[in-house]
Amino acid sequence: MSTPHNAAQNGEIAKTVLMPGDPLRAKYIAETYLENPTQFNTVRNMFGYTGTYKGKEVSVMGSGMGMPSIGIYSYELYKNYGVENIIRIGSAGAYTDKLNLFDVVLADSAWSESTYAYVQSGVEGDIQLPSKELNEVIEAAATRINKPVLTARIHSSDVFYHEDNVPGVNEFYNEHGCVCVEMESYALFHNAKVLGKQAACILTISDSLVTHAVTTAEERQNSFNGMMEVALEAAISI
Ligand SMILES: O=P(O)(O)O[C@H]1O[C@H](CO)[C@@H](O)[C@H]1O
Ligand SMILES: O=c1cc[nH]c(=O)[nH]1
Repeated sequence: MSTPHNAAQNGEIAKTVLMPGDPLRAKYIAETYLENPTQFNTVRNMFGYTGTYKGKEVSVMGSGMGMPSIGIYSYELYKNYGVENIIRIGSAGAYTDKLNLFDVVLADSAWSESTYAYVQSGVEGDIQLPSKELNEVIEAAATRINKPVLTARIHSSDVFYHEDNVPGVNEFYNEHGCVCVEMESYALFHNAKVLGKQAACILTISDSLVTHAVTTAEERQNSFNGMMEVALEAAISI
């Protein structure tokens, strides 16, 4: 029972899936943290793996970049594969100098100018919410393994490269209360809600739109270990 985008067969994907945007981050997590990982998807190089972490089954799969992409993969995971929980683990650009590179943010809401929810199911509004229950599990996991997370509102943007004549950091931070920007959570939270499932998002600050500090592409793929460990610890406690 594969889909046009996922070659997995029934039963090959765990109830909880960690979803980085980058499929190579999924590969890194599978190879670094999972016991006995098996690969269930290579279609479009959107790698997906299932293994165990501390003895409990968990999957990890790339989502691609942007809401159309995570919209497809998360919808299929929930609807076709019986997945119950998706924890996005992404990179984000800081909108405040209070956030430093490698700080970890847990989204308590995603603000967006995106039309994703409206086009998908006629839902209006610029905010989508994660699962409260999943967020509590994640916060408890972070405390247990002593990895601090900041719980805050994030911006889910449809655009990575902006011209100067459109709203920027100041408007998103001061008017909408978003501490950082990424590109998928608004759609993920919406899909979870319409399908009666759970979603959350943990982000590592990869760059700052205020100080212009940046991490390298390699660091974004391979070194966001704090966030990965919090997500794995949460996945096995759900
Ligand atoms: O690192 P990932 O999870 O891909 O997340 C962020 O990085 C990408 C942009 O560089 C977008 O997908 C954004 O949401
Ligand atoms: O969407 C994103 C992700 C990381 N950094 C950004 O500036 N934007």
